[in-house]
Amino acid sequence: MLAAVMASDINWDPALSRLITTLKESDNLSNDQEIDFLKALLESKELNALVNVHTKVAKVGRDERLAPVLSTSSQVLYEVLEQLSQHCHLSDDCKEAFHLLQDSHVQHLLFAHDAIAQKDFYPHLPEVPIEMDEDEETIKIVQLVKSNEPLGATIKTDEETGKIIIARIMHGGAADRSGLIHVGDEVIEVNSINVEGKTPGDVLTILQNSEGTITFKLVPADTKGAQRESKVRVRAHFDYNPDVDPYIPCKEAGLAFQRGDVLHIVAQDDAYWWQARKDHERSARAGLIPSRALQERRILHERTQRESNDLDSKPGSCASLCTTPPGSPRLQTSSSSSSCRQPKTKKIMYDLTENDDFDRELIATYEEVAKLYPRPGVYRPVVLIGAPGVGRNELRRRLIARDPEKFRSPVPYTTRPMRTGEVPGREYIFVARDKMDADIEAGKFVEHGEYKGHLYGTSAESVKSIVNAGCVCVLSPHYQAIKTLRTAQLKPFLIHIKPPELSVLKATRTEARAKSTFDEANARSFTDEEFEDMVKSAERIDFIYGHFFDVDIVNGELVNAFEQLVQHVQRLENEPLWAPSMWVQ
Ligand SMILES: Nc1ncnc2c1ncn2[C@@H]1O[C@H](COP(=O)(O)OP(=O)(O)OP(=O)(O)O)[C@@H](O)[C@H]1O
Repeated sequence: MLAAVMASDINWDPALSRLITTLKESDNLSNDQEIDFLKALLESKELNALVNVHTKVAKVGRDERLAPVLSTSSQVLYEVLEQLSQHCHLSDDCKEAFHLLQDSHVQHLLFAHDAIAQKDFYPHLPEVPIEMDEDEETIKIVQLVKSNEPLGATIKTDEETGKIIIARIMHGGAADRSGLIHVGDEVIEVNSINVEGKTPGDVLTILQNSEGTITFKLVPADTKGAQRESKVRVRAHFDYNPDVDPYIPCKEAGLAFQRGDVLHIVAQDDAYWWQARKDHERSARAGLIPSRALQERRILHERTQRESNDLDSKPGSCASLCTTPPGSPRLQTSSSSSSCRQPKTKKIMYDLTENDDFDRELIATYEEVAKLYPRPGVYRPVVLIGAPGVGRNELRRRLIARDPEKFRSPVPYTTRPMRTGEVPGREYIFVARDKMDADIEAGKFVEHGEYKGHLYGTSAESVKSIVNAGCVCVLSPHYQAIKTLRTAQLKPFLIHIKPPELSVLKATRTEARAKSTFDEANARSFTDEEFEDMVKSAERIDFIYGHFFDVDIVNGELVNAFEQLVQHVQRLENEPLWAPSMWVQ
């Protein structure tokens, strides 16, 4: 009798009891050692306890009141931190909440919550080495209720077998949330219609014509495609519109974005199509975007095509000048070009043989980013970049005048002789030519140039000493300095000071009786040509370096532009902001 064998003080699982009874009945059929082993295992208290736990957990899991409200609570945490950080100065409660939520225990608790909510707890068991009958297939029937929301899955024809299979499951979409459909599952029937020999387009038509509950008959894939969302965030360096992309496997599944958008990459398992959502749209279904590799190939392909077109249409023209897309400002390296003119009165001149084309040659696709939290008393340098004459020095001067104790600019180095009335270290730090040449060679200057035979420059060390003194270092270098400034050591906040449209540019400068920075004596107004050059130059800077800027400020009305600058500087001090992930480690 079963009760005689099994301990009576234990609450035996009914399914286990049934199994043991069945085994006992088969006793007379076989005395196999394996059956004895199985019996001992099934009668063990440990297994029974485990099964009981499983039954209880499964019962709790079915209770809808306990379903997770969302599976991305750690993302919410970051957003709350972001909000709180802006108000820390307002109340001690805010400050306390901010510090509490930064605690690694709280953060790991939420990570664990998300892992459970995303069902990332199933054990990954090795394949059972059972010889299966080749013809035997497990079929699963999946029923989903059709709503306005897309299914969030794409299908394709398997190249080898010609069968319709699930190609992708979009993270957070209806199919993903159901947990019933996986990548690689073979579709046999949709609403009792056999899809054998049909194209993905045919299947789509069946789905579109279906109402209410849709029933799929599927052969499960060997491996489950469900994967935990990655935490990678990238800043896009190009615009993307799936509607005009001829290569995307499913336009409806695409995600449109613009240069500068921060994207949460939730899956990178496909070599060509990543799944992503805009960072602030955390509950949205993920969409398809080109992977880095695909986008790089595409850019290279477009360049090659343009180059060959240009060579075809203009025999003898230089291929390296054809790297800009049609309609983009043409990069010029000739010093006689009006749009490349450098200010005549500037102390720091740049070597124009250093070709801007080179910078754009780098293929800008995605840059991995992470939130850089402000550190009390340590401020990131504020760097104002812009077309010559646009007003970056004016804005820098105003910021320093607002609080000279807090905002400071480094004293430049020069090899020119000191003039009467000058004090070493006040106007300039005077150094010997040999020394400055060697330091430039050693990469110690964030910017440098030559004017009338003398070197001028700003050293990285001066920037660092301002930062270490707890001040905000404000710089307004030539735009080519971006390359040397944008490092993990300096972590600059780059602002593009842009001119407003031409008519506003002329009107504001004329009204303010602004003096042209192209005039050696700084005595006359800007000419129309100089205004036009400013606009063209700004477009060129945007084209070459646009993806590096944290923000843009249009310098139309000076008061407004300055107000924006002050606001950005305040955000920099109080808010976590996206920065290259390398800077955050
Ligand atoms: N928004 C504005 N409205 C009116 N005048 C302005 C505005 N911004 C700047 N200016 C004036 O334009 C002139 C040039 O500005 P500024 O010296 O700041 O240019 P810059 O960008 O530093 O150029 P450069 O690199 O050639 O020195 C100055 O006389 C300045 O007062």
